[in-house]
Amino acid sequence: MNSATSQSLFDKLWQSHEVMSLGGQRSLLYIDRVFLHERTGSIALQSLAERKRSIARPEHVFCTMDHIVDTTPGRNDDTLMPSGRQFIQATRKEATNAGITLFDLNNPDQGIAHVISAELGIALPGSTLVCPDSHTCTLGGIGALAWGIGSTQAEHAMATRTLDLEKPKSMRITVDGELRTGVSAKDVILHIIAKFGARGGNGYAVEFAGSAIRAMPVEQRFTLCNMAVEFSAFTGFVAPDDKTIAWVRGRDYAPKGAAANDAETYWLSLSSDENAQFDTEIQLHADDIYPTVSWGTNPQHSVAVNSRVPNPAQCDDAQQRDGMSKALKYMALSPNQAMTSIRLNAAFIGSCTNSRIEDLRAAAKVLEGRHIAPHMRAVCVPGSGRVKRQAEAEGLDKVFEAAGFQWREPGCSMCFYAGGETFGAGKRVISSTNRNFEGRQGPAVKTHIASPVTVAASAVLGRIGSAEELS
Ligand SMILES: CC(C)[C@H](C(=O)O)[C@@H](O)C(=O)O
Ligand code: SF4
Repeated sequence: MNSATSQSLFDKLWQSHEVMSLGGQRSLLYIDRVFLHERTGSIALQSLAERKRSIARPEHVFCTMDHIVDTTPGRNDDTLMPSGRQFIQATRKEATNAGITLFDLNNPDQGIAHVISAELGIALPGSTLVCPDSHTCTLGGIGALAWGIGSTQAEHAMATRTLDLEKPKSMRITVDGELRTGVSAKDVILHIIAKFGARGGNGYAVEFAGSAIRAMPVEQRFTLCNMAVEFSAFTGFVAPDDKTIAWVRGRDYAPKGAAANDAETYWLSLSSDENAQFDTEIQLHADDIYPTVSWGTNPQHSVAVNSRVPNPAQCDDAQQRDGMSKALKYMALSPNQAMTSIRLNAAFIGSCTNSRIEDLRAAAKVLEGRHIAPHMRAVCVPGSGRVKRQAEAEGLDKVFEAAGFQWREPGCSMCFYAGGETFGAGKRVISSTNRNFEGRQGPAVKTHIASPVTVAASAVLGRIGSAEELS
């Protein structure tokens, strides 16, 4: 196949959903699934109802409660956010009236939108899924074309099953080689964002490829794609392979029987052709990636755990230098300070980035037979009811609790102050989440983002540190 006829995976996903060209790079795309959550979804549902527009295929629209909900055991509709209860109850009412599937608070499958849409087989390889939430790109981990939209677009998608869209440019990031022990997808994506900048992916759909990505379990590929939006990309994805097929097979909403065979054959055909052209190509070697943690107030502000806080004076770009100085001030850190000298107050394991079963297994492995430092508080929030039950069946909850972690009900929890859950003003937190902006985890909270393994190790050490230090 020559380069004139060869296509990238992104071209294939786009073309297979193109209803019509709208001229130039714009197309009307077919949307297979819409997913909503109580924070933004209720607004879209309410607006549709007010305008007396019905949902074209309610059986393909789903909603969960994740952002605002309380995650303490024994919870009800009350939340720490003053109007949270109203949001929850409005979502329940609108979802019921609209006839869509709702994963309500007491539903055993409730959980974070981007965790449950994959684990229930609602998102599928080669399919389009949109949700009014920026981390919808997570689902690219199984080769879905999934991206975050606004509430108005969500209304459009529900009413018409289509969205009009400008085709982004394409980028391929290839990571070859074998990742070092203790390095996982979270370190890879933090490394990429630190190296190429938080705006590095702006205007692109990013395919992650290469032997290091192929070797990753599917759950790590979700983590990788989850943070494509922190790279400012339109979305991120990994071509489906045998691991993807095995992961998706048999899930509740996935095709069954003969339909599953046909679907799997099609999914395996979804990869970039050998001579496919990309607007930008980046090549990385796995050897260059170490356990990574953020020091500042943007995921770009990340360095290897075993290195030092950077010195803004050594940065050539005036704007970046300014951002770095501001970040150091907010984070109360000094240039050149060893990352491992940073004392912590709390640790959080959860969020759509790192709250799946493999994340909890990896963290529990570090915590087994150990205890968090006496001055630390630590919380683990599984991403879904299913993850929670699976973890409990494996005794992981007991490992977390014996180590001094609280074990909670599924939700976004301390990833985002939306529901009011926080470790408290000014606390310094090591967190398996994806955003470290000022105030993200509550007023004046200082967030350091890292992998679940680094979070667990740091919780034990009471300061930033890698799992290697414990062995
Ligand atoms: C509330 C929601 C719209 C938001 C998002 O879009 O990502 C949230 O999930 C976040 O992580 O900041
Ligand atoms: S877990 Fe965090 S990043 Fe993910 S959807 Fe919830 S608030 Fe957003």
